[in-house]
Amino acid sequence: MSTETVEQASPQADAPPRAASESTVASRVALLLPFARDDAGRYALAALLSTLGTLCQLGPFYVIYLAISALLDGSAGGDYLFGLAWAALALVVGQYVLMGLAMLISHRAAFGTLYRLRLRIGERLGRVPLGKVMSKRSGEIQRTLSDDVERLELFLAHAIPDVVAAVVVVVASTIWMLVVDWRMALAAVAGLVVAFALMNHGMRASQGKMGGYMAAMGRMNGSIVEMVRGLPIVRMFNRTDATFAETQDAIHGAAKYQADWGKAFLPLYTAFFTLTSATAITIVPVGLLLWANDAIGATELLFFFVIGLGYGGSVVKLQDFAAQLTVLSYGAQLINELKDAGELPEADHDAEFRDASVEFRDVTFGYGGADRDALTGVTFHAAPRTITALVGPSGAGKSTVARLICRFFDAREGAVLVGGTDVKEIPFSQLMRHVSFVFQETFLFDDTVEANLRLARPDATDAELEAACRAARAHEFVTALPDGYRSRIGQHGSRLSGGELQRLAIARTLLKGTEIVVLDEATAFVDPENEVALQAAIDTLVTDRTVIIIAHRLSTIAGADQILVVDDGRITERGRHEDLISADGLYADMWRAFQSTERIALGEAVHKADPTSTMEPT
Ligand SMILES: Nc1ncnc2c1ncn2[C@@H]1O[C@H](COP(=O)(O)OP(=O)(O)OP(=O)(O)O)[C@@H](O)[C@H]1O
Repeated sequence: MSTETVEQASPQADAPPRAASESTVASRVALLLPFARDDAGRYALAALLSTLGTLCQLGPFYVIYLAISALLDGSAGGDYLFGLAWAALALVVGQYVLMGLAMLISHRAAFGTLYRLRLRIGERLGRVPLGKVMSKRSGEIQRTLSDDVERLELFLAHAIPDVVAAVVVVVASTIWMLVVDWRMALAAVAGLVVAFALMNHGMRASQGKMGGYMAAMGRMNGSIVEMVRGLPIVRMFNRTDATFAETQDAIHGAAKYQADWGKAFLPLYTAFFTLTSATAITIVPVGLLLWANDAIGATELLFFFVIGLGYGGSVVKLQDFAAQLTVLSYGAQLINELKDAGELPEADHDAEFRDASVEFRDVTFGYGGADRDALTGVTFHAAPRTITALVGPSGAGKSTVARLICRFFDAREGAVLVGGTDVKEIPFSQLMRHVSFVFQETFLFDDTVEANLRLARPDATDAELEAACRAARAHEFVTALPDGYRSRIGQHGSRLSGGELQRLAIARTLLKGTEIVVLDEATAFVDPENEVALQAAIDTLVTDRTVIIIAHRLSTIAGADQILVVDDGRITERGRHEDLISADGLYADMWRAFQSTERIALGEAVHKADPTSTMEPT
């Protein structure tokens, strides 16, 4: 495994992409062009057709020029003018056909590119460290796959043909004008030079504001998502005003940023458009002056009036593209990051799997970007068919231990062994045949109950599904659903309670039947009935398996074969319940705290069941 792979595979890759504002127009284009590489022929053809189409667009101006000059010098006959009219019509039709073909070809190529890009990212996501996919930026991954990839269509299908055509037209017209009369040509481009100088100044000024703009937009989006997600809680505690005030503030902040930016940019932008569309400002006076001094003929003057005034439109297209570049290149950076995300190196043949043990040998691990390690020198051995409970304060490193067993990430130092073999030597699919994990946040697809269960074992019979659900105490609530096992469970299981979701996840794990289970016990369930059922499901799950459990319940902890107290990334105490109680350390403190909260919960349950009970919740 190369050092480079390790670094890429680490969550370091989660660092935000370099702000697009730091880059130049050329580097942004360079970032986008490789996306067109695999279909370069078709994009080139589209650009060629679009260029011809744009030249056809300029053609009628030239026809008018020919007609007027013929009228001026008296050589215009009826047939000649009629021929010119047909030529103008042919040019318009030609423009329509060529542009249509260019768009057709560029769109077909673009959709093919986007299709392959999404496949590649999807395939890569299947192999990158799971921890990366499940990190905080999973929303960003989703947005990149949908929005940022989609936005590339703008560049591939529209910008490539349009911009190439605009560049060709601007360059060709300028050369043509230079050949006809260099003084008039300079007059024609003078306004454009000033326009571009202004625009360049504006873009530089706005680049400095880009970071702030992105931050203001990010804050607004985050605040809105947070508000919508937390709406039930906010309403319950009557905190709507306070929460909306924060969201409103974020919206105002973003709006103000946009308004300020607009104000700063508006005069320059308006000047740019005026100058590019009003080349007459320079062409007409300079032309008339030269003509009055007999330095230019009437025909040349006419040529510049027609061609010089007509090509500003192509310049505006270039500017439009430059304006889109920031957003496009920002998305392109995110796409590249995903497309080329490092993979965890995988063994190519099944490893020896001696028993159902799990072992950590002096494991040290740190998340990229964090200033301290999440785990330091962690060593333990979980013998087959025993329960190891991980307990400790929030942020101590318990979930990190669980993640390393499932190989979401690789340890930086030391080794994680499953079945007596280093996980790095076990192909991921083999590891997953032996290890299951159940998280607090159970993920279920918006599909039927049975489809979600069969993820674990597609060939499971209906009877096996039912047996697993009975064992996980899920059968009853599943059969109470309108269509039983064929009921859809809503997005992310929204039609089920948290306890029910975790019981379904346990049923799924039972169905998979692995001998090692990593379980993050759900922390809180208000409903005591759910609590009892879930405990029974967990009891079934942990029987006769090697279980590493992030434990929050007294019964699970007290019944564990081994308790590991994790504090600040290290195992500070270990042993059975009684040993740790007599040691009177952190575990004993935590135990006393557990007991009092458990008593409160029990008191609430008894009180609900029998309001006359004297066992009051405290
Ligand atoms: N994806 C991540 N990127 C960066 N740091 C992380 C990430 N996940 C966890 N951490 C940090 O690593 C440390 C250990 O976190 P971990 O989630 O393992 O703790 P925990 O004991 O499971 O906490 P909790 O009981 O609150 O879930 C914490 O400081 C946490 O902030």
